[in-house]
Amino acid sequence: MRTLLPSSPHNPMLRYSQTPASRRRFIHCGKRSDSPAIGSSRSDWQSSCAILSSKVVSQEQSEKSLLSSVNGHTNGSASLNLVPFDDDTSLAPPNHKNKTATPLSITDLSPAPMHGSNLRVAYQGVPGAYSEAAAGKAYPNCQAIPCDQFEVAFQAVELWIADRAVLPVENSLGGSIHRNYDLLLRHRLHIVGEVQLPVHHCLLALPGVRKEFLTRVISHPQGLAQCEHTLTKLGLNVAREAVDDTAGAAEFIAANGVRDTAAIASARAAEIYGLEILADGIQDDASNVTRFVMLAREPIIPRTDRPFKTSIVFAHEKGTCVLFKVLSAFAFRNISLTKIESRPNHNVPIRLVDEANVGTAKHFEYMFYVDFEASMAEARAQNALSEVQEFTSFLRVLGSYPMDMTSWSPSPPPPSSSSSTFSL
Ligand SMILES: O=C(O)C(=O)C[C@]1(C(=O)O)C=C[C@@H](O)C=C1
Repeated sequence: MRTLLPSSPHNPMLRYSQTPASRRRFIHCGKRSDSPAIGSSRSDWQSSCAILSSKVVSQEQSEKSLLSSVNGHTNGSASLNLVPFDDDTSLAPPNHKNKTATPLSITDLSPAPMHGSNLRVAYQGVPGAYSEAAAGKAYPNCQAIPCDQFEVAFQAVELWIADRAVLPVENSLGGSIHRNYDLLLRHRLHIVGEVQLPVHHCLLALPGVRKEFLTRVISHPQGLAQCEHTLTKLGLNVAREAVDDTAGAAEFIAANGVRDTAAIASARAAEIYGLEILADGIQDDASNVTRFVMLAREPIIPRTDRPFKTSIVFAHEKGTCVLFKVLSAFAFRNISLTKIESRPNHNVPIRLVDEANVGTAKHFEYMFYVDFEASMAEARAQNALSEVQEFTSFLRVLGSYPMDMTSWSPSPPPPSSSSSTFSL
């Protein structure tokens, strides 16, 4: 995938420095276009890092954090932690912060508030990205923090630069966002909620550009996948190029004055970057929806008074052989599965099998991700997981969280080339 974003002066995103992975640090590239952008030279990045590090240190001091390094990464004199320790009283429920213990009350057991005032929420992309809209839906009035990569959003939460991350995991047309499944496993954040966002794509170009001028359409790979057929129906058989996010594609066109290229992005991106909407509602299906997960450093306490979903990941040395047994643990308890995903098991990608002198077979090894409709507070879910544990060599609960039950209406039907919705 081409990364167009770093060339733009407008990026206020958190991003990695281009140092080796072992020395990666966050940098923040200043505010949006209303403040001078910080350049992209190594020294600019390093000073940005220093500012960020010092902010984290002072935050830690004010919170009397007792944490040092986690996962083997220290940041010089700054001690950045990735997971909470037991003795960090700032993480404890309100009653726990007092030396004199008081009984837990019902408010301590409430799930994290759905309103997002004062919450810093990391998302991948630039302003105008669907992920930003999802962050706003998950945590209204939050302070959305753009990050240039999914991994940066994970780390922003781990390093206390953000309180939550909202990241896409699957789309009804484009399928799974595999990278985030891998990252869920690699990092130690918890899924604390989900949000489903109707995704309504537009075709954007510089003012005055006409369809005939276009030689290229750029977008996030999901954006391209979700509009594939409609683009063809519109006669746009031009090059299609993947970039980091939909709004970043719009920003690239605006910042570089590219007149032969259109972006697939949101109407809000058109507004932010001063582009014209050449076509509206170009997703291949009117009910195009992306599901995002909300991630936090701590899990929420599962409840039974509203519909919950639980996400797990598991593996077994015997690979797919156990899958049927695992799934039957849910079937016998009438627990519906809403999603199954398999990813390569990066620790053991291949298993060699010597089947009695017939030669050596190479089996691929997988991690299986399952979402099921039950709360971990329910006995049937707990029993199902005890059974699953017997069949698996690795099992982790990624989170038990309220299902997104908000109603939504699909976008208008996808266009045909003769549709009046289009101004191509
Ligand atoms: O590029 C964006 O605008 C994003 O927020 C990313 C993303 C994705 O990763 O799926 C989110 C929603 C849409 O499905 C298209 C792209």
